[in-house]
Amino acid sequence: MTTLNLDDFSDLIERPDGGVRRDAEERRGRLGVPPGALGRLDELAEWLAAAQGRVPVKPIERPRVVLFAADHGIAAGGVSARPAGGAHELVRAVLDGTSPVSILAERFGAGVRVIDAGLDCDPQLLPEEVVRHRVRRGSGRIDVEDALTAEEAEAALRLGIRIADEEADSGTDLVVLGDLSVGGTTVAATLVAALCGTDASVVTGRGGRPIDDLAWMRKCAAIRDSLRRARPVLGDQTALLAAVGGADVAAITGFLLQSAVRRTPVILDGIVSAACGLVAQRAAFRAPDWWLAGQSSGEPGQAKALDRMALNPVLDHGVTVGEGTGALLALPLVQAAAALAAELPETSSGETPTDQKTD
Ligand SMILES: O=C(O)c1ccc[n+]([C@@H]2O[C@H](COP(=O)([O-])O)[C@@H](O)[C@H]2O)c1
Ligand SMILES: Cc1cc2nc[nH]c2cc1C
Repeated sequence: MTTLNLDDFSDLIERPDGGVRRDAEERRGRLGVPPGALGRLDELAEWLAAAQGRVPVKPIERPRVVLFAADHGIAAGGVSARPAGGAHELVRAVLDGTSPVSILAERFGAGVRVIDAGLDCDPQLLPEEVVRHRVRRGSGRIDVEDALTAEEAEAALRLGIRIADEEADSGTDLVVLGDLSVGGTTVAATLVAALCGTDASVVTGRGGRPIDDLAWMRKCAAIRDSLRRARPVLGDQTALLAAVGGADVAAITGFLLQSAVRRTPVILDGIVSAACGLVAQRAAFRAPDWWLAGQSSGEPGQAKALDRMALNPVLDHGVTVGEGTGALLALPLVQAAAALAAELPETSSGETPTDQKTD
């Protein structure tokens, strides 16, 4: 198999259709509802129309929650409030329908797909369709060793690419992206700091289950040490993902790049998907045009990454549970925006109803 060069994505990813966006804006001007009266819903609808290449925009019919799961070796360094190697329990709760994302996805009519990229558990504990994608069991402690070998990083990128193709081929018209892990926020913060050139303290947050001050200091030190290991490989995204990433983040990066190739719009969740977005943006600067930031989670590294990609979160609700929940919260708003843009009638003359003569 030939080696994967992420820079090739730069030519493969096109811009969403600017002409279509202008047509969508013009159509919006002909609707009876006054300009501005739908607030940011207009932006959402016009972004979606451009991604679809269609005016009027097509209502979202087949949204899908796609979650990548892994355990991170760095969790052994006491940087998470969850036990190292415990991410399979989060996956179990999603599959059992008892986690926030499952409850909301059911309510919103979105399917949920979980992909084990690198959990650290006996594969027998989870269904075959989840574990069959696993690239390796767990990952290295990124403060002292590589997370993955170069071959594993490439395999994880290819996994994400394959899943993006499967979703596009099966007619998914919007992806709600998320991650399930223990230790993932330390890895994501390291990637954000490395790519934004900031210090560990700027990106170190409290993670999933909030950590105490002592654990925060350990996390900050782990990110500082990992950053030293990241710097020499900053110019090579695959090497960077191998050094300080993990199978889930590499798969998400591949997924984001290939979804952009396939013109599938994606709603990003928290710091992990934002960090992967930054890596993908390095390879293909146009890729973020295909994404929407669902929610500001309050993790400092997420804000930094979104700012770099010029993405403005739809919601700001401080939801830090991950597993795609913040992204999923934005789905009804995107659906509302699309439904209004598609179904509100145009006025015949382009006048607003208040301008129309009544006699
Ligand atoms: O969305 C966020 O920004 C966010 C902030 C804190 C934690 N999380 C979730 O929490 C998990 C990892 O937390 P941690 O503290 O073990 O690094 C992983 O499943 C993340 O999706 C997510
Ligand atoms: C307005 C807008 C601009 C964007 N640029 C990238 N993603 C985007 C999403 C929206 C909604």
